[in-house]
Amino acid sequence: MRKRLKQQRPQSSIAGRRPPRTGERMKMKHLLKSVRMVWKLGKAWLITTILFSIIAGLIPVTALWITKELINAVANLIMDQAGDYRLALSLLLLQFLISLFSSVMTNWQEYLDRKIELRLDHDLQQVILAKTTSVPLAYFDIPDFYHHLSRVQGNQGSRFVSPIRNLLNIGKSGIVIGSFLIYLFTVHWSLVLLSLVAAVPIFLVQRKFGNSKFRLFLFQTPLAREANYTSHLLQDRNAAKEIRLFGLASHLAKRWSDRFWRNANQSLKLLRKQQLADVGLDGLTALFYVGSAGIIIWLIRTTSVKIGDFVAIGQAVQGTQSSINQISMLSARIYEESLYIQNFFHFLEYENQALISETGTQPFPAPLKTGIEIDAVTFSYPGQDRPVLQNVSFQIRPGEKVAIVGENGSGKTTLVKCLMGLYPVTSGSISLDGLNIKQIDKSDLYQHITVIFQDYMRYSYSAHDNIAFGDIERLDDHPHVQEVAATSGVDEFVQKFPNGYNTYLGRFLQDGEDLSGGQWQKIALARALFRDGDVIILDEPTAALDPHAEMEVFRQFESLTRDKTSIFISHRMSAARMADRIIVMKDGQVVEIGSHEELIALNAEYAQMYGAQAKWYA
Ligand SMILES: Nc1ncnc2c1ncn2[C@@H]1O[C@H](COP(=O)(O)OP(=O)(O)OP(=O)(O)O)[C@@H](O)[C@H]1O
Repeated sequence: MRKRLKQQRPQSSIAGRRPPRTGERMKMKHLLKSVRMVWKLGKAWLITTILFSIIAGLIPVTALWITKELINAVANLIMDQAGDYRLALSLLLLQFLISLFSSVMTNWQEYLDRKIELRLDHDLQQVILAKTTSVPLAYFDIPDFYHHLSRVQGNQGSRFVSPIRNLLNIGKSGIVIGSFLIYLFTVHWSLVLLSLVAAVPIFLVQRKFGNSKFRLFLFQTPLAREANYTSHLLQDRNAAKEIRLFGLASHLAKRWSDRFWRNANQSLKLLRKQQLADVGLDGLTALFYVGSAGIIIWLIRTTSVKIGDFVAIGQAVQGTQSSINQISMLSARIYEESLYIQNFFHFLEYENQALISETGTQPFPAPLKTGIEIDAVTFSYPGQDRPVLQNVSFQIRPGEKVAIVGENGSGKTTLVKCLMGLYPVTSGSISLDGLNIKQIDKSDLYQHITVIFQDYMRYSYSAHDNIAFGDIERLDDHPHVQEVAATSGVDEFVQKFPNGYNTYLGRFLQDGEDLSGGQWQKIALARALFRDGDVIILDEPTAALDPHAEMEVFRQFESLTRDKTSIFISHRMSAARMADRIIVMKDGQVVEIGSHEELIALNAEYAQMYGAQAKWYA
């Protein structure tokens, strides 16, 4: 198994210590994919943004021309009191209108940006959720999968919109530069050359740091996840009790702080380097500006330049330089953003061949005629050599009640997971009426086999929802909810709540009702019964119940599942003896099978466990 997993590694190596060199072509491909997604969602946004960018690109040169004319007109007025006041006032009005128009355009654009970002946030999150809920369960045993998942959390909308906005901003800056350069060229060609040369080092430095930041982000993910997990523990309601009782708070806080600072220090180190480079670049830009100013002064000495023209030339040089800086910065940012977008698509494409279970197309053979056959099943968890199940074989007849017993870690729950097709078996086979479960359509399989695991979910929703989630197709079937609630002992306590079945359980979402462990277990039982499957599997269904409730549940369970095949895992031998047959597991193997009487007569593993428990009651 290990060998196979090692071979798979390149597919998911992005989470490794040394991230792969990401090809330019791949980045481009993913960037184009993101543009197509945005285009599909927001054609109007894209067209408006392109239009606004063109207009915004022409505004600076227009404003420059107005400023130049205005200064010249005012200078005329100063020198000649009888000058044209109306021209100066009209130019002033034009200047006012332009700044008002720019403000309207900027704010409108911001609103449109936010709108498309929210739509993308919603739709991309949907895509992420679809992926996380459809991957094989085994992926949740691989930390690498969580690393991928955590990297695509949050702000997807702005990450997708940003490169397009930045691309259009580059176009806008291009128009600004083009118009300024034409103006500067009419003054002197050297101003054009100087403005262009200044941009090269900025572009290279920005690009270098964009890449470094992304690589650091990949490298930091595992530590960041540990820090988040630890801080979540410190704020979690369920963890609060143990953390206080075991005095874990300061240790966990230290652990969180350590992970936090290890990552933070790496980020600061990179930031220091970047700031240093930025200072160098600022010096270089200032130097280029001084050079340009020198040329302007020289021009004033040799040609006749008006005061308005002087100001306009200065502004055009500065404007060109800052627009070129802007373009370098924006293209570096697009490069950085394309790496993040690539992350998103890597997550969607994430696959681990070793863990992909075949999904069948056959319907569940209901009702079962010959039963369930588990034949020489061996299984190891992903990435582990040790088999948890070894050569397990037995059959269950239709309608039979089977109990699986065995010490902790003997593989009982794992066997159920394999039986449900949640994990593909390493070797051997599991079949229903002779049909391998690999060939059965997963959703049909889940429709007919109901399982309540030991670590069943406690949904912080209403009591009704907690039961009806057993069969989402019948979510609104309240009479059926009440029916199973009555038989599983839930009705008894839910009726006492002020809002009855609409009462929220737990206090996470609303000021609901807290339930005891046993009450939660009854809710889980009701959920299993609500589904009305052909096979019911209960993993320790009565562990949290008091003896009276336990007997009650088993009596009801027996009558409710009379025509069904049922398997229950239990550590209570008193419960196990009610089964038609008992399967005893030890170290991942089946060591005994038989009825209670047969196994007692065998006087081996089961008899010992039974005797040990009976001794306590004697
Ligand atoms: N997701 C997992 N990844 C790796 N190993 C696992 C995983 N789940 C369980 N195991 C291991 O498999 C073995 C069997 O576990 P399993 O939960 O099947 O035992 P069990 O008989 O149901 O135990 P218990 O009676 O305590 O519930 C244990 O050694 C456990 O550590």
